[in-house]
Amino acid sequence: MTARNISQFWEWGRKIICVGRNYADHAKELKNAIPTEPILFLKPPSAYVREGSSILVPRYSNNLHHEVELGVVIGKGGTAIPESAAMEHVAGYALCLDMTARDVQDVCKSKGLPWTRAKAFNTSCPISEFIPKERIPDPGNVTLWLKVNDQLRQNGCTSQMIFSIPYLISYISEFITLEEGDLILTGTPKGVSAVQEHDQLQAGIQDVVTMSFRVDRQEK
Ligand SMILES: O=C([O-])CC(=O)C(=O)O
Ligand SMILES: [Mg+2]
Repeated sequence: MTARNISQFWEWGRKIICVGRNYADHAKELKNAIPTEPILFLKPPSAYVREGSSILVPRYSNNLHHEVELGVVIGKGGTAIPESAAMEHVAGYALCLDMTARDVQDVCKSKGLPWTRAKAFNTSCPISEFIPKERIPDPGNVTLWLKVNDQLRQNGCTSQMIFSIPYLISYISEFITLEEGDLILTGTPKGVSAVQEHDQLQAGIQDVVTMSFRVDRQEK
């Protein structure tokens, strides 16, 4: 077996665990209640898309939204990880987009159904390069931004998260064993909006990383 490198974690087929409504200003803009416990959902590893490939609007959606998020890459697995030890399990970070078919999610929400078709489709998880832990010494205080065709749409700070990264690692690992190469998407700040075919998205974590993606429509 060839040695695996965490800097290519997206090739490992590991879990993508997403946190919803972790910023009060985003919960409010979609008229959702502020959660008192983390809201979680999953994306499959087939959702990953890397720079150079396009984000595809699913055939069944006419309202695809961007959500810029800080991703936490697990470096050491564990079950029931105490909050005090949580950061020892982090290998690094990635800038991520939680692409969301908002029209499909709205229908799911109104029927009380899971969000899988709205959140887990192919290319629903664009990611940056791997960012080693040392390059973000305080992940609880970094700025995330996103532009659509050079217009700033999202600009938030991870200090606004309702549930901190250590708390999330501890909470999730209580009932889902975390493995090396898993990714946790920590939720999006306000400013989510629709993207169209041919749009150019650019996103960044302050001066640490930037990434660009083009939007295309899934072919008929
Ligand atoms: O779809 C939503 O609004 C929930 C979510 O993923 C987030 O808050 O990041
Ligand atoms: Mg999200």
